[in-house]
Amino acid sequence: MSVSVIGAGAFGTALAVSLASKGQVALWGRDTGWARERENPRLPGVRLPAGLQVTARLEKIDSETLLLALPAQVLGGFLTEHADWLDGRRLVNCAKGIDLATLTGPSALIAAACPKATVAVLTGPSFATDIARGLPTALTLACADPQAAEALQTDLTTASLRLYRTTDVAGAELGGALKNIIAIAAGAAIGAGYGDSARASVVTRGFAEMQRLASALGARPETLNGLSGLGDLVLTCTSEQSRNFRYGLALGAGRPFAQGTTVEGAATARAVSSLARQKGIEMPISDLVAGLAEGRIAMKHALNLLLNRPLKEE
Ligand SMILES: NC(=O)C1=CN([C@@H]2O[C@H](COP(=O)(O)OP(=O)(O)OC[C@H]3O[C@@H](n4cnc5c(N)ncnc54)[C@H](O)[C@@H]3O)[C@@H](O)[C@H]2O)C=CC1
Ligand SMILES: O=C(CO)COP(=O)(O)O
Repeated sequence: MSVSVIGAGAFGTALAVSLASKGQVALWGRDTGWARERENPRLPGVRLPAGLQVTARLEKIDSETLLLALPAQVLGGFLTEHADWLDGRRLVNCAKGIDLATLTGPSALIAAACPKATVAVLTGPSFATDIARGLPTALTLACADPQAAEALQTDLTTASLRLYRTTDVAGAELGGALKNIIAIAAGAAIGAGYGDSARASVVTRGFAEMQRLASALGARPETLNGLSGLGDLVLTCTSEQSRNFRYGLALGAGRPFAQGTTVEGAATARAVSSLARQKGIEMPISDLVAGLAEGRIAMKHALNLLLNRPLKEE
């Protein structure tokens, strides 16, 4: 098998289902008891195709290309444990977040742990269920090495999954990580009953924050305007399929939210708040989301914190 997927959550499983339309694919997960039923409970209603083998044994996987589809905050631990086994391969990060422990993105974590690996990023607007059902989806494949980018683009494109490529790894990865924070804020605005106009302001000013931080971290501006930035921001701030948006809805409405759900934007907001302070960049929406997620700020004070800031040029 030339491609395998590491991480059998909703996204890893969906990518494996899509790739299995082109050939044999292995999917590694730490809990794979569900695979006997050929259906992942995180992707209800999606039958696993025959060409997809699920395994809990990493040593059974020998692919040159691995898609790493683990949540951003657990990736560091996984890399530490398995760096020797991973190193030297083509490693494609599929997580959307910033590591709280190091304040770096997943691709930098991978490069540090696996210096001989070719590191890439697969990101963009895509709900796992849409990909698994074969609905048309466009993503960004980023790799600093243009030849490797082209090879991965070809290998990972399927009949319903169209990949665009870029060499701007930082830009592509930051777009996917930062939009989750803004999706929480957009959800909170709707959950609190502030209305669609307020949401549009949050999305637009949130996009300005994303661009400010991404530029300071070396991203190209045009990358943020593409699928991995604006594209994913639009999707995640407008759909209740998004867990980040739903978490924001619950925060805004003062409702509890299901424990154990992967909500990357909460930890990423905390990481971004620290990063922005280090860089001297204003990121009021991200700071607010960090405060809400940590319980430092109550929702009833959130609006005043944004509206009472000094007036400024757009
Ligand atoms: N679900 C979606 O629609 C999309 C998800 N993503 C990204 O993919 C990443 C993964 O998200 P999902 O698959 O949706 O999450 P998920 O919550 O469905 O699955 C997470 C998986 O990680 C596994 N896991 C947790 N800790 C682990 C550890 N220490 N070692 C090994 N495995 C561990 C869990 O067993 C579970 O299978 C996130 O960064 C997310 O932003 C990206 C695009 C779409
Ligand atoms: O990244 C995603 C869509 O592109 C999935 O969003 P959530 O993690 O908010 O569900």
